[in-house]
Amino acid sequence: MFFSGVQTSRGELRIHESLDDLSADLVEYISELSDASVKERGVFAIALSGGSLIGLLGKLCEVPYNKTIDWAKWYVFWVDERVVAKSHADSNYKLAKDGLLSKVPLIPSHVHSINDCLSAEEAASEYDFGIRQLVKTRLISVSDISDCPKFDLILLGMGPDGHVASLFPNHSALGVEDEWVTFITDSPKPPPERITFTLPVINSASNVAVVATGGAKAEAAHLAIDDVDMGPTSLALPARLVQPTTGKLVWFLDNQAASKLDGIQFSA
Ligand SMILES: O=C1O[C@H](COP(=O)(O)O)[C@@H](O)[C@H](O)[C@H]1O
Repeated sequence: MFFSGVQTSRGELRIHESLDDLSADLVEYISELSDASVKERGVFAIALSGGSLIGLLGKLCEVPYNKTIDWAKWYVFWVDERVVAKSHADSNYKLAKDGLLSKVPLIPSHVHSINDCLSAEEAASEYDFGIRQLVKTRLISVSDISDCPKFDLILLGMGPDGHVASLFPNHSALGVEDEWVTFITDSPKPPPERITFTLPVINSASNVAVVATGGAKAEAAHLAIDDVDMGPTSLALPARLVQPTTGKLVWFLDNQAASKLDGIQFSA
């Protein structure tokens, strides 16, 4: 690891030399949070993103994690989903199922995927309602300062444009505060119709990890993490709006994604 546990005003930075190192650190981090949450609350409510992040979770299916993690206590949700069939190559559910969920002993009823038989609007509303029921029973905790769900861990990827979940630069979905799950029909990245957690939900989590790899994300990482004047708002860079209110934010970057961070220099 190049940089471990560096604290910044934008959270903790963990920068790795290789994807293998990053993946090893990420799965250990998830395993530790799972253990702590199961010990404290009896369950672990984790929300997954899609994209390149999922490929970095493969070690969770291997020794020791396939045996040591208390998989029966996991409750799995999606931070965002594309409005396609669950069998479609673009489905975030399919990606996670093929790469992780089908390879570990999760309880099927604990996997809360988004309904793929509904319109984007209907599916967002149904998912929002389902989460509200689980907050009532405290299977998902509740924020201390609002009525928002407090997921034990939200895992985010970040696009080269700085989008997180399906919250894209300058999109009106960034301003949604009265709903937990919203929808968009004009995603700049295909497919156009998507469902996404809103910023209040992301920022109410106990732990948020943003995972970004590759040089194409270096500028976005710089703008999201460094002390940069973004003008009157940060709506142009959704990742900068990830600011857990009381929770902990950790950035997992490889050296390429971190290559434009202020004050960090790598040898060739
Ligand atoms: O479209 C999406 O993109 C982001 C980032 O994906 P990546 O492949 O660039 O890592 C992802 O986090 C999100 O879940 C997904 O729907």
